[in-house]
Amino acid sequence: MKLTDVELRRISMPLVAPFRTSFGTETTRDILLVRVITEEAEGWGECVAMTSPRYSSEYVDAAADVLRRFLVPAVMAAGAPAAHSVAGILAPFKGHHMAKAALEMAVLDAELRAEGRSFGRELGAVRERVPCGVSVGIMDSVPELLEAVGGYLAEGYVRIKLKIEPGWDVEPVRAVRERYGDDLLLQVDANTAYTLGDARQLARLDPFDLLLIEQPLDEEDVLGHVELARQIRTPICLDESITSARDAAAAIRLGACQVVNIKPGRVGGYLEARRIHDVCVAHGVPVWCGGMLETGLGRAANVALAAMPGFTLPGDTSASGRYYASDITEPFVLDGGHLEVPTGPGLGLVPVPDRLAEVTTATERLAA
Ligand SMILES: O=C(O)CCC(=O)N[C@@H](C(=O)O)c1ccccc1
Repeated sequence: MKLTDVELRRISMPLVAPFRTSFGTETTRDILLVRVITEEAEGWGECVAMTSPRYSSEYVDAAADVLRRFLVPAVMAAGAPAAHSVAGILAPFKGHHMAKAALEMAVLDAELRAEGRSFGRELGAVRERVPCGVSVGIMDSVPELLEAVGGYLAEGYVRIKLKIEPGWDVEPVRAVRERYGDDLLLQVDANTAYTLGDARQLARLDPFDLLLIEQPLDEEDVLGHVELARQIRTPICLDESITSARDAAAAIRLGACQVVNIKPGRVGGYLEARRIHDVCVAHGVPVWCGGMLETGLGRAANVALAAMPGFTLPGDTSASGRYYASDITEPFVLDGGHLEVPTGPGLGLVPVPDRLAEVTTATERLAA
C-alpha cells in the first residue's frame, strides 16, 4: 500500500497516581504517536520512549527527531513498503528501536486494516483473552504498599509485580507474602538497580517463592547475570538486556536468564517480538508481555501479543484505568482478571477523536 502521509503526534497523559521505579518517578506520560495514511487505510503506532533516557538510551524527543529526519523519509522513499519489509528498510539506521517499532506498528496496523486481519491473527494468537498482572511502584511505606496491592487484588489482577531497589526489597516482599499468602503469583523488578556484589542480599529473596526477579543487574552485564544465577534460586528474567532475538538466544544459551520479558518497543517492533517469542519457545523459556504505560493503542497490540502460545506468564497488560483516568481509546477493562484480545482489523480500535484532541500537545505532517 502506498504511503501518502505520516503524522507525528505528541500527547500528554496524566497518570492517576505517580509511578516510581528505581530510575525515577512518572506523573505524566509525554507520548509520541505515529499515524500513517495510505491509499487503502490508516494505521497507528505508539512510541514507548520515556521523557528522559533512564530506562534505555531512547527518549521521546530523540524518537521524534530520528523519525522526522531519517526513519519516515526512508520508509516513504520505498513507496509502498509491506510491513514485514520496514525493519529491513530501517536497518541502516542504528538503534532507536522504540522509534522504529512505532513506525512499523503503524504500517502494520494500516496493512492489516486494509486486509481485514487482526493483530492477533497476524501474530498467531491462540487465546481470546489473556490473564493480567499489574506492576506496583516503589512506595513511601510498607502499609501504603500493602493497601495498593490489596486494591489491585480486589480488582482481580492475577499476578503482582513489585518494583524493588536497594533498601526496598526483602521487607516489602516479605510483607506482601505474609499478608496475601503463598499462593499469590508474585515477582519483582529491579530495573538494573543492583550489582553482582548484592548477590547475598538478592539471595534473601529466595525463601519467598517469587516467580522471577526481573533485570537485577545492568542491561549490559549479561555475564553478571550468569554468575548471579549461580548464587540465587529465584529465576532471573531479563528485560532491558534483550533487544533482539539474537540477544535472547545468547542470553538463554549462556544461562543468563530463565524467563524473558518481551516489550515490542524495546526490541524494534511486534515482528521482532514474535521472533523472540519463537526463540524462547524453542528453548523452553517462558515469556510474558512487559508494559511501558501504553495507551489503548499499544495496549491493544500488547494484549494480542500476550495471546501467543509461549506467553505462559501473566504480563504487565493492565487495564487502562491502572494508569489513565481517561484513555485515548475505548478503555481496556479487567474482566475476571483478564483482558479480551481485540478481534477487529489491525489493532481493532482507534483513538476517540475528542479525547485525542484533548490530550494532543503537537502534531506535524511528514507528507511524501
Ligand atoms: O504496566 C505497565 O505498562 C508498566 C509496567 C512496568 O513496570 N514497566 C516498567 C518496567 O521496567 O518494566 C517501566 C515503567 C516505566 C518506564 C519504563 C519501564
